[in-house]
Amino acid sequence: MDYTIVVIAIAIVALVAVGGALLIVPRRRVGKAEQKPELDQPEGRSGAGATAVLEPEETEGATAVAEPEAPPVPAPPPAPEIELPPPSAGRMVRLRARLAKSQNVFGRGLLNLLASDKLDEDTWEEIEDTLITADVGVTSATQITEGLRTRVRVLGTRSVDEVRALLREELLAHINPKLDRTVRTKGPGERPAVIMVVGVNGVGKTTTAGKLARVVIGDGGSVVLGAADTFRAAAADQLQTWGERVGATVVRKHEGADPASVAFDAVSQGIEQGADTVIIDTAGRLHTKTGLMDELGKVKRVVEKKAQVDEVLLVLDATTGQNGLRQARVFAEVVNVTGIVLTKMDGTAKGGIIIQVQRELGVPVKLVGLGEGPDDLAPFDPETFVDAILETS
Ligand SMILES: Nc1nc2c(ncn2[C@@H]2O[C@H](COP(=O)(O)OP(=O)(O)OP(=O)(O)O)[C@@H](O)[C@H]2O)c(=O)[nH]1
Repeated sequence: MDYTIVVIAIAIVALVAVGGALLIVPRRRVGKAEQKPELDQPEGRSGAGATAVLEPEETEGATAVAEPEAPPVPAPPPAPEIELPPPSAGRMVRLRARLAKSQNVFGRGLLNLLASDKLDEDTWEEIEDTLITADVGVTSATQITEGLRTRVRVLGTRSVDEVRALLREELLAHINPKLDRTVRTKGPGERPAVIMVVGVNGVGKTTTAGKLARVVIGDGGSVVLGAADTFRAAAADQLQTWGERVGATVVRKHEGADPASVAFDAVSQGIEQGADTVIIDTAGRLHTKTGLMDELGKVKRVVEKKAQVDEVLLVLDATTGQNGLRQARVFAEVVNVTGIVLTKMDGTAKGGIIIQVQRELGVPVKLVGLGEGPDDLAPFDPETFVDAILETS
């Protein structure tokens, strides 16, 4: 009997143990299932765990797709090719044909009049008018006409060659070949020469700054360009392109930055890197806007805290005639203009402006622009200029 009771007790204990085990296992399974959504939740900031969980599911697909599509390593952009521009010497002779073409009406008109059978009062008046039309200016036109008249009278005969020689001499005398037209591209001692390029809008300042950099580099110098035209971002871009082509350093800042600070930094950079020339392009400004003209004066003063400004080149558009002259007078008052650049001489027969502007300002024309090409800026040579005017073929 006792033995039976013991067996029954053992059986009950065994049943209870098996039942408990069955109950616990499903509960654990439920526990894991409950945890899974937690792991699938979107990755938080500390989502290392989440990433680790998502990885096995996504990695397979991602690896399969990513491998063949691995982005090709982009080839480094080709280094811009640095050009070596031609030297300045002989440029005007090279561009003489262009000058002869644009000044043809002026020169041929004068020669035809001087070679006419009867040199009466009317013809002399016509000669004077032709000179005035070519922007020589009234005073110079009268003087040139009177000079010719006297010499023709004294000479008596008038062959075509004689007439041409007389006219050549008169024009040359008024252009004054003795004026110093050197553009100072080398500073004294160690420091670079500092050149400011100024003028009204659209006359060709930025283009001139870029072309001048090519002239200096073509002659063996090194250049820093300062993009102090901060009104137009495009002007700085334009200058940068000019600089990159010839390996000149370009100093620029954001649009609207203080132009004086850009100019100052450009000069500092020029000194630091031992450049020969610093060329500062300034924003176009109407000579009638006092505030803007004052700003130009400030740019110059600020630069001069660092180094003396060796050249202030006033850029004038040769096609604008008298208006260009008015601009020149105001600019000369605000900044000490040391040289004139006459641009777009290829597009006008009014080459006489050279005589007038020099006479009015007492400042020499140092450079002439004869086209839109990068090397179409030439040191002005009076003799080549007059010969081009009087070329008849
Ligand atoms: N035909 C000809 N065009 C020229 C000459 N010089 C400059 N130009 C053109 O004149 C236009 C104006 O030149 P820019 O250098 O932008 O003038 P800018 O004075 O800097 O202009 P702003 O910054 O707006 O004041 C450009 O289309 C130049 O290519 C030249 O000697 N001959």
